[in-house]
Amino acid sequence: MKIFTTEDVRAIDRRTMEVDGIPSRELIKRAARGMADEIMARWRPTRPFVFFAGPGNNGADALAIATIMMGQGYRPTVYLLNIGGQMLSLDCRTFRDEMLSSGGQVNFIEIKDQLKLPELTADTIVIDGLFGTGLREGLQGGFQVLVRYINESSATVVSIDIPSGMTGDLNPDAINRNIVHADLTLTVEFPRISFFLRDNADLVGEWRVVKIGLNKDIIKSTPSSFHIVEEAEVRHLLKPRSPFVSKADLGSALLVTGSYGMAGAAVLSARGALRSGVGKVTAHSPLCCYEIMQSAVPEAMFEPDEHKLVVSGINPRHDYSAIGLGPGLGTNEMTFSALDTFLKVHKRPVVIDADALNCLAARPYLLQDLPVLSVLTPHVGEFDRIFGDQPSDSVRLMKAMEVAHTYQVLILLKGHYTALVRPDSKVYFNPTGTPAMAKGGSGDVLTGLITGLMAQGYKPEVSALMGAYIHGLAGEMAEEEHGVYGVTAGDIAANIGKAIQSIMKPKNEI
Ligand SMILES: NC(=O)C1=CN([C@@H]2O[C@H](COP(=O)(O)OP(=O)(O)OC[C@H]3O[C@@H](n4cnc5c(N)ncnc54)[C@H](O)[C@@H]3O)[C@@H](O)[C@H]2O)[C@@H](O)CC1
Ligand SMILES: [K+]
Repeated sequence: MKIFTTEDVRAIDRRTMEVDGIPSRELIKRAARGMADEIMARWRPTRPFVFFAGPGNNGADALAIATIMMGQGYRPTVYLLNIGGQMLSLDCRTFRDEMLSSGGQVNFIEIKDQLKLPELTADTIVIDGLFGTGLREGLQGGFQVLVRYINESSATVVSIDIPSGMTGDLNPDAINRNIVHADLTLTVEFPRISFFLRDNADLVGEWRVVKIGLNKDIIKSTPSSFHIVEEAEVRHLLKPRSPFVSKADLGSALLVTGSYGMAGAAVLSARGALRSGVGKVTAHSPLCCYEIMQSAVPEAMFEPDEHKLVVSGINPRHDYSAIGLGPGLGTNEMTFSALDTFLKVHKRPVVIDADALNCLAARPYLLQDLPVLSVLTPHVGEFDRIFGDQPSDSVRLMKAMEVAHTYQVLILLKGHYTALVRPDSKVYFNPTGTPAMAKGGSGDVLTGLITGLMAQGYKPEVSALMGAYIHGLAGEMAEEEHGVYGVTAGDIAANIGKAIQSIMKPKNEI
């Protein structure tokens, strides 16, 4: 599913009104209906509600919501910003008047004076309809004072469309103190790009999308660089199995992995690969991993390195259909030199994780040698070690878009919403996963899984996208069995097969 920049959302709004002949106030009514339902489903009329409405259509949304709730027995207190001489938008005036004629009362906050602000208690539900997509720059002066007052209160805060002061886009300059910190954000039609960045998690809180029926053809024809991966998309990509298939048709994956004390990474990456559906899995590891691998994952073959404790040379003995490098390799100079030599001669896309990423950080000239369309799977720390410290998630994602293009590689930036960044600068946010997966070894499983998918002939960008989705879903399934504290990386690997099956054959399908 595509998601859009603020500018695009505004354009889709505008074009829907033109093409479908829907007046702006009708769209606001639809938004208000959906949002009022969400709010009333959560809180009873006995709770004190304080609405802050701004001068634009975000304020109009808030006023329309308050009017609907009044009709259902709620008694909201409504404050409208009175910005010296500045006009309210036409819709803001319309919904203010509608509220007044329904018997409501509007209080004013003079933003230029010493602010007189209402008491907000722990019981209060604040509805933040100050600013939405019409915000031009960061909030200042009296607006800042109001926002900080809301943030410092112990009230529960619901933001309309986006937390006031925030943009929906990648925004390197955002100052969080000047943005409302919402517990719940009710956003119109699409989640915004900024919702998928960890930095903004405390600003957005839980988010829900309220549909207002924007024109589907206009949405379809509006290009976007940003997407959320959906299950139907992954289902469509997964190839069905022919009854006549043999293991020779299903590829052969090589994992360069493990060192003394980190044989577990070799085990876990091999398990991830084995559950991917690949025909054969081989581990290239130092001799010290031999017995461990043969007993822990007997299904995988073992290609011993000449060195006992670390990988010292990567000369694959067979023509493997995909190679993944990194889990548990350690940072020994011998291993880095082996990776260095290998990356200079190997020309097919590879998967690069963990210590292979650390090798890129130590020897940045290797970035130029990476096979085109290789998949790099860094978490935030690994990314910054290679590409320099990034001040925020917005800047990091922008940097990932830049380097994916420069080096023509795929970057799978791991986090709560893992982002796949492609060389064409398209970004795919992955929605699956759970905090239960924040464990050592889960990345090793992902590397094995992606390598296994690539070995079966899935393109690198497809393998990375499907791998992240399946891995997250397997983690969710593991959490059902073991709980958020108890999941291990091995549990994630063990659930990969079930996750793939549930994507291919959803329960509600006959
Ligand atoms: N058709 C529509 O117009 C729809 C509008 N919707 C709502 O309307 C919102 C957008 O409405 P608007 O375009 O009126 O914009 P906003 O209501 O977000 O803000 C516009 C107002 O804020 C002022 N402003 C902008 N930046 C400021 C700053 N830094 N400091 C102080 N004042 C500032 C502007 O002068 C203007 O008065 C959406 O976020 C959404 O909530 C939705 O209900 C869907 C349909
Ligand atoms: K808002």
